[in-house]
Amino acid sequence: MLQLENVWKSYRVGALGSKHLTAVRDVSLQVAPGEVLSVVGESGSGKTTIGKMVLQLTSVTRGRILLGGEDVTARRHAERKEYYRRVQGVFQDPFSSYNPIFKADRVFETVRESFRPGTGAAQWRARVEEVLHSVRLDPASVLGKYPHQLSGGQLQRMLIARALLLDIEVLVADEIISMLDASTRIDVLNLLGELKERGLGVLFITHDLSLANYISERVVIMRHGAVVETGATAKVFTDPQHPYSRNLLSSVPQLHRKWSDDPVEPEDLEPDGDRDTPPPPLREHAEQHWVAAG
Ligand SMILES: Nc1ncnc2c1ncn2[C@@H]1O[C@H](COP(=O)(O)OP(=O)(O)OP(=O)(O)O)[C@@H](O)[C@H]1O
Repeated sequence: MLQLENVWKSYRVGALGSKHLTAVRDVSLQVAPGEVLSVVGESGSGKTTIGKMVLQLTSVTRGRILLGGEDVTARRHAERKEYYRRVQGVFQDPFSSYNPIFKADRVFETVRESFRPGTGAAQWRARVEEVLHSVRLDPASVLGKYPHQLSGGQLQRMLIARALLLDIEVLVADEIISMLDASTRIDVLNLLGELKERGLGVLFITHDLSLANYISERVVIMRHGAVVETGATAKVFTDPQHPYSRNLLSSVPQLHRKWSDDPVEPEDLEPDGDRDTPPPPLREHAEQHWVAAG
């Protein structure tokens, strides 16, 4: 189980870091084994920062992150390696994770060098082929190729395979399908569904509500760095209580709806207030459904 407890993040900004920007405000969430938790919200709401803190790519300003009940908030460098055996991330742009001058399967070799140096070449190759099959890739058609010879969907699935080589417990998936075409998207999404059935916990960061609805049992909706609504996806999406959630949901264009007949009219929302004050507490609206008060 991955847990965030009252996590805050402030970035230093301005000349010489003289000011700060509070990107994440008092966020608590959990990702259980075999569960996809979606974190949704507009651009700048703090979703990626949460993923980065979980992956220890940026520090936590206040609060705690726990994995399996153990506080992992500020791992020292030596301890991080052990952490990355258990938690890995995949990001939006698969191309940026590959060096174009190396064959794409070098991403697997770097895992062996860092985490399994004692594994022999033949044994490693067999393991790589096994995880490639598990992400529905034919090893013969991807191994030995350069990144430009592979599609975005293949590259993204190879990165998921790379994470799986370590038998991880938690995958942070940050907008991993937004750069893929529609048919490849559903393929990668279905793959996440299979992985969760096998016990992987997935923190699924997206601004696409339909993807969140498709893949996750629980959802967290963020605005201005704080959680405004959370709970069972079915409840939050069918009965949104916060004006921001309602706006987000009504802004999803439907196939049968035309702008010319029925344009979406968003509700007026409060402007961004003081980000340094604690956000309103979450109140239970119904079973498995919480909404920020005020
Ligand atoms: N390294 C950084 N230094 C300073 N400010 C940052 C840094 N990274 C992010 N921010 C700011 O923190 C806020 C939250 O950013 P974040 O990337 O977490 O949002 P997001 O919800 O993931 O947005 P998007 O959907 O556009 O990726 C934004 O105002 C952003 O400008």
